[in-house]
Amino acid sequence: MSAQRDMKEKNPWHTPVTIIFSVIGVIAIVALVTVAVLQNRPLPQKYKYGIVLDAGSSHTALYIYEWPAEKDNNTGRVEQTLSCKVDGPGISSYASAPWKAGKSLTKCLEQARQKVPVKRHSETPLYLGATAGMRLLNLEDSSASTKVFQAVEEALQKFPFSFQGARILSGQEEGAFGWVTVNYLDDRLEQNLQTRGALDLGGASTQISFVSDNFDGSDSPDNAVAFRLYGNDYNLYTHSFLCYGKDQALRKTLAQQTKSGPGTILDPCFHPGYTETKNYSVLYDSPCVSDRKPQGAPATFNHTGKGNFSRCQEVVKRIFNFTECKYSQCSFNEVFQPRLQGPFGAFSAYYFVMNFLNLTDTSIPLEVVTERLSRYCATPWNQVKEQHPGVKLKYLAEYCFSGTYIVTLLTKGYNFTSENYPNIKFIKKIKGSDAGWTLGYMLNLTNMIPAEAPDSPPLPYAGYVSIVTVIALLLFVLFIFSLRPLWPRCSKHPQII
Ligand SMILES: Nc1nc2c(ncn2[C@@H]2O[C@H](COP(=O)(O)OP(=O)(O)OP(=O)(O)O)[C@@H](O)[C@H]2O)c(=O)[nH]1
Repeated sequence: MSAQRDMKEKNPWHTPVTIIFSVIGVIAIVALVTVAVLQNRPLPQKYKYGIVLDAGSSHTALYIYEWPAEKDNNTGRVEQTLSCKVDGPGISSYASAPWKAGKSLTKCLEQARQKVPVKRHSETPLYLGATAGMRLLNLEDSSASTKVFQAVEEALQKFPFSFQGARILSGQEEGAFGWVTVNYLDDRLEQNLQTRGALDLGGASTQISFVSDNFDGSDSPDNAVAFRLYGNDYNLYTHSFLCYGKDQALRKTLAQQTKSGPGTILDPCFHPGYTETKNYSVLYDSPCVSDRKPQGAPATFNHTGKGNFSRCQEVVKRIFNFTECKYSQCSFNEVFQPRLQGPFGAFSAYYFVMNFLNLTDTSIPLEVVTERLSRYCATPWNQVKEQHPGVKLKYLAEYCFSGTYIVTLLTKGYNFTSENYPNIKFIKKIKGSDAGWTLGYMLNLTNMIPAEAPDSPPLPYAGYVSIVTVIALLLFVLFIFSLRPLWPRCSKHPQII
């Protein structure tokens, strides 16, 4: 009994001072790590918002973007959080009743009002950009276009957002902002990776935009857009072909076949068995074709499908002018185009059509694409309808034409070949955001892409916490070792001094 007491007294590990020091040391280290972790923990995320309305020729769509409130100019952080398709046609179709254009937008704006937190409403910018439909209306009847804009602005100002105006985008802007969107979402800009060209097929216009080593803008300044983004310079080639969107191209193709105003057109671009009575006045009601309206034609014509891909391609080719080019090289209609370079993203109608036709895989050789299209076009209309009961008839009737148009535009128009066709990727969304000009437009107007690369913090949060933890543990181990002289000696039998 007395030996045991003696052992306790002589064993320094059991001295109250040592025990107190050890406990304080452990508490101090745990407290240090806890404070470091808590202090540097990311705060619950607060978001900012931006709203863009894409007033296209065929329809209007509203997009809401969000990004962390404290990190306005960090890349890859702006994301689409809602998209809303406006019911009805594009705003340019309301020329005869402009107020309806404004009214058509309210349902989607109500959705936006619900989505954006109330306290952010007044600071959320709201933009409306109109594309080729309004470009055409403006050419045709500028006062009607002004009235449509007035009605639209009136409707938008009734919402609690910070309305920044409604305007027509130039074709160049539409192409360039589409390119910015694709490359921003792909993180290619901040990381200075090879950029992806952008191919956008709308209803009334189509855009091609890409960076090419042999283009510095000197050949054709109208096609050049210079950007400095994250410290890198880009000389972008971009061109927008008005009237070469898929709906206007269809009108042009039909116009080719109705030059003499026949009562019936046997159209190779529609399925055999397809037959509809159409109005000449409706077909020619567009500046893209109005100058070709046949004189003395009957009021209507019978549009009858023949379903022949190669004959369809022949008719489609006739809407392009491939013969004249005053530059070293052209795409079509005397428009300069540098050598194609790098990967491409093809979106909007390129995606809708190729996805329907099961042709988004560009490793499928072009000859096979052609064979499949030939078979599809030759399929009787009744069979096509039976096979796709849920598809809107207007879209369904046009996929043979649209597929043929896309292949012709890419290969004959832009000069894609079997070698570089696989460089095209048909895309709808990238990381949850739709590919299109709207995101690039908002990033530009809100100055969210800096010209120079932003400074990044020396350590990410996880790295910081790990380092603090490791150093604390190391200190603790050193502290324990520093008490070594006081450690009890290890032996099987307690040593009694
Ligand atoms: N098959 C199919 N086609 C669609 C769909 N949505 C739009 N389209 C068609 O695809 C074409 C392009 O649509 P958008 O990209 O919205 O073009 P837009 O903005 O109206 O036209 P632009 O003003 O020329 O830019 C139009 O002919 C539309 O009718 C869809 O969900 N499926």
